[in-house]
This record gives sequence, structure tokens and C-alpha cells, in this order.
Amino acid sequence: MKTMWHYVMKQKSMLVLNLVCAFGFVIIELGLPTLLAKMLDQGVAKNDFDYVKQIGLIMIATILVGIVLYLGLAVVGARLNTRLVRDMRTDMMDSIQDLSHQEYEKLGISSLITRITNDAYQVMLFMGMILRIGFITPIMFIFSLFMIVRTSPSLTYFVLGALPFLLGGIILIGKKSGPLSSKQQSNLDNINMILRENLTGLRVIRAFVNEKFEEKRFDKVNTDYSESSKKLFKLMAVAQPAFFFLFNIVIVLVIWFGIVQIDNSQLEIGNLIAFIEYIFHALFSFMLFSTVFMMYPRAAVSAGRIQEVLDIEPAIKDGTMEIDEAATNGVLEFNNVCFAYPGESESPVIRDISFTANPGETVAFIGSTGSGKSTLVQLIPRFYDVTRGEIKIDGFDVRDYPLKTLREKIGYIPQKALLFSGTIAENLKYGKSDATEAEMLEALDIAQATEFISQKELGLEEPISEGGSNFSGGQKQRLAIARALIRKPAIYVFDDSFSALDYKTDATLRKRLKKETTQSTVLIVAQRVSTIMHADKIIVLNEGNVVGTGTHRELLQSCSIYYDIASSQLTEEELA
Ligand SMILES: Nc1ncnc2c1ncn2[C@@H]1O[C@H](COP(=O)(O)OP(=O)(O)OP(=O)(O)O)[C@@H](O)[C@H]1O
Repeated sequence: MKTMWHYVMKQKSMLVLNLVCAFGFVIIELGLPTLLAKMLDQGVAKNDFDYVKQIGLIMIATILVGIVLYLGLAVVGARLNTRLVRDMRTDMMDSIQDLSHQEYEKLGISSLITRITNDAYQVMLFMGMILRIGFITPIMFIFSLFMIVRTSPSLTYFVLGALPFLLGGIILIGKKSGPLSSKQQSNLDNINMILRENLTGLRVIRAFVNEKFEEKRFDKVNTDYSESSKKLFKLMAVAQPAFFFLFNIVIVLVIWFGIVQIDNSQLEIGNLIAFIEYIFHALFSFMLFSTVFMMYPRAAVSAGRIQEVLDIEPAIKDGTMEIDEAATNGVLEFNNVCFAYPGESESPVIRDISFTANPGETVAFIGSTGSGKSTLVQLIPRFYDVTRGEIKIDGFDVRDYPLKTLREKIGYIPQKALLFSGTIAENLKYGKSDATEAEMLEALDIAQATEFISQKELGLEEPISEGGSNFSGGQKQRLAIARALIRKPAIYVFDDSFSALDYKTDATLRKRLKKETTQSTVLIVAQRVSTIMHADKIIVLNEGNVVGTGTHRELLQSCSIYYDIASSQLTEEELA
């Protein structure tokens, strides 16, 4: 409720307008039966047709005002509701942008997607109800009850007698629907997860002819979701017939005893008709309001899931030190760095690593798969923070840098080249928003991408599909390299970024890079010895430990692990 209230209070003027429309509508709705009773008892019964006409005109005017106010209520409510859900989604998106990888992994990407889409939608449905009927119904109920008591105190007991049953039912449904809603939303997370995996991994599924297996996996989560939904809908479905059953009993009793009172001249027929109308309004508003209550647990679960995202304190916090960017040039130091992934603290992935990389130098990392190479370079832009030790850039701990300043210094090219839907130019501008066409063409030239882009009909304006699926792996890697080159950072981090290139392109690209990066610090993670053999310093990793440091030549002599890797890839002459 705190979440919803926070967003509603941001739109105070709309809220007041909503309340005015609701209040006006109630007065009109309840005014009509009162006018009708007057028309029947004082006009029709006494054959005073002027009075009937007069009341009739007032009734028409009342209806017209009622329609305008009801329309106003619908328009204001819809505007207010869409605005508050828009704000909620924007805040969640802002919050998600600040999350560290640790939190992404904890919540799960699919769950985050469900929260920002379906959970926000559930809250929107609930708020829509509150704004449309949540305001009208309590006012309507209180006014109707007042009119009921005023019209016939003795018949009021039948209405009051029905209320405890209604109240009990609402509480029962509210209690049961909370856990069911929670289950339903987490089942929806699972559906999204399987769906996401299936859609992104379609080629693997087809290659392994695993469509049936995946269908079964999806069928299971889909059935779980429909089971939890079925239980919830059943619960809601029972509520309405039960209410109408109760409502009809009350009406029958009121008509029965009302006729007796008319017979005894204790009640007039117009008043009985108005009384029935008031009962309808009173009980119907009560029932509508109870629907709001019944929907509340579900919306509360969704709002709680949204609040959970908004409340997360990112583990990676912005540094506050003011750093003169002009005075920095990219000296990178690792001092006794240790790192363990959160939750797996017993087994560090990086163990006590120290090295220095200076501008103009290329430092390469090689080692078996899982030896910690990618983890190590991800510590530099602070995707994770070191568990022990420190990483310094130009003498300052990376944790002291404002994240923006730190990350702007680094051109990071991830292991899996990721492009965004848009055009080639838009993707390059991701590296530098004000990049000129000449800068883009130069970056593409260095990244050896000119040739394949010149073959594209639209050149820089060639569209890139979702995830870059209309480009080959090697083309994507070259575009990702160009995207980093364009910002001319102080430190380049190539995380196995040449793996999809053929040997010739790999060699030409590195030659061009060498010329381009004379003032920058270059870190290269690679599996291929040929990619890194000309590096100024090669660091060999094994199970998170440095087992060798030196040039290619030095390591062939001094590091057996490096020799084994090199001898499995190079010819005898190359090794000699
Ligand atoms: N997000 C993560 N959470 C927990 N453990 C992880 C995570 N990412 C990697 N690891 C573990 O950390 C270790 C090092 O992984 P890393 O990706 O750094 O290795 P790598 O040397 O780059 O491997 P490769 O050459 O295959 O890319 C592995 O044992 C891996 O299982």
C-alpha cells in the first residue's frame, strides 16, 4: 500500500478532481430515488401533474449532471492511473540500471521483466478499481445507509443483518487470495524464464532436436501457473453468486415486511420503491468495495515485488572522490586482489593477484577455461567489487571513482558481443553519443569492419535486429570493438573479443589496434596464443592463481602451463 500511496500522492490535483467527480456522482445517484419517491407519493398519488412535471425535469437535469460527472470520473481515473503506473515503471527501470550484477543474479532477469510488466499491470488494475469505484462505493454506502434509516428504521435491520455475512466473506477471501497471488506471480516468473531461454536458445534446441523436451518443460510451468490462477479465480468466482443470494434474501424480506407496513399505513409505496433502490445501492456498493478488498492481496503482492526492486541498495556504490580526469592516463594496478562470487565465498575465483599495466603496454591473460580471466577483467569497471586487495587506476582505488568517470575511462568489449536493435550508427554512438560520421568510419576501419559494412545497402544506417541476429558472430565482434574504439578510452579491455575472427582478420586488427592504442593501456583475454604472443606482458592464470608472468619467449621457458597451451596451438617452428 505504501508503494501505491506514494505514487498516487504524486498526482494530488488529479486525485482531488477524481474525488469531486465521485462525490458529485453519488449525490446524483441517490438523489434520483428520493426524487422518484417524492414524485410518486406527492405527485402521482395526489394527481398533482404539475408537481410530477417539475420533479421529472429535475430528474432529467440530475441524470445529465450524473453522466458528465461519471465520464469525468472515468477520464480522470484513467489518466491518474496510467500516469502512476508509468512513474512506477520509470522508477523501477532507474533502479534496475543501478543494480550490480550480484543483484541481477539474485533476482533473475525474468523476474525483473515480470515485475516491470505484469506486476505493474496488476497494480494498475487495482488502482483503476480504487479510483473508479473505491471512492464512490464507501460514500455511496454511507449515504444509502443514511437514507435507508431515514426512510424506514424498522426495515433497516434486514440490511444490517446481512452485513456481518458480507464482511466475514470478504475477510476469508482476502486471507486466502494473498498466498495464492504470491504463488501465481512466482509461477509467472518461471514461465518468463523458460520462455526467454527458449526464444534465445532456439537454434540450440533445434540442433539438439529437443523441442519435445522444451515443450514439456514449458508445459509444466504453464500448468503450475494455470493451477494457481484457477484456484484464485475460483475463489473470486464464488464471491459474486454468494453475494446475489444474500442480496435477494434481503430484498424478499424487505418487500414482504414492506407490504405489511404499507397495508398497516406505516409506509408509503413510493418510499418502499426508494427503499429498495437504496438497499441496492448500499449492498451493491458494499459488494463492489469488497471486490477492491479481494483484489488487494494480489495487488499487494505485486506492489511488494515492485517495492523490493525499488528498495534494493546496490552493492556497488558510487565513489565520491573528485578526480581530475585530465590528469589521469590509465595506469592500472592490481594489488593482492582476491575475489569470490557472492554466496560462494569458500572458493575464491581470483586469488591474491598483483600486476601493473602502463599506458602504451599490452597485458594479456591466458589460461584454461574457468581459470578466472573474465572475472578478473570485470573487476576493473566494478561489475563486481574485490573481496580483498585493491585495484587502482592512476593511483586511485576504483571504488573511490564516481562510477561514470571510472567506466568512461574503460573501453570494455565483452566476451559475447552484444548489439542493440537500431542501426549500425546508433550502436556506434553507444560508445560516444556525439560521434561524427568520420569518427565512426575510422573506428570501423580499425576494427576491420569497413568491408562488410560497405556491402550493406544502407551502410551506417543498416538496421540491426534484436540482439544483432542479422550479423555474423565475427561481424558482431568487430562492431563491438568499433563501439569501444570510438570513445578512445584510457584503458581497453578485450575479453576474448577476437575469438570469432579468422586468423588473418585477427592479425590485421591487432596490428591496427597497436597503432591506435599507443597512449592507452590494453588488456587482452584470449584463448589463442597467436592473439597474445606479441603482448608486452602475458599473465598465465590457473584456478584463479597467477602461475606465470612474462613475455611469450620467457614463458615458453619458465611456465609449463603456458608451454602446454602454446604447444597445443603452435607449430614446432613457431615454438622454437
Ligand atoms: N556469475 C557467476 N556466479 C558464480 N560463479 C561464477 C560466475 N561467473 C563465473 N563464475 C565461476 O568463476 C570461475 C571463473 O570464471 P570465468 O568466467 O572468469 O573464467 P574464464 O577463465 O574467463 O573462462 P573462459 O575462458 O571459459 O571464458 C568459474 O569457475 C565459473 O564457474
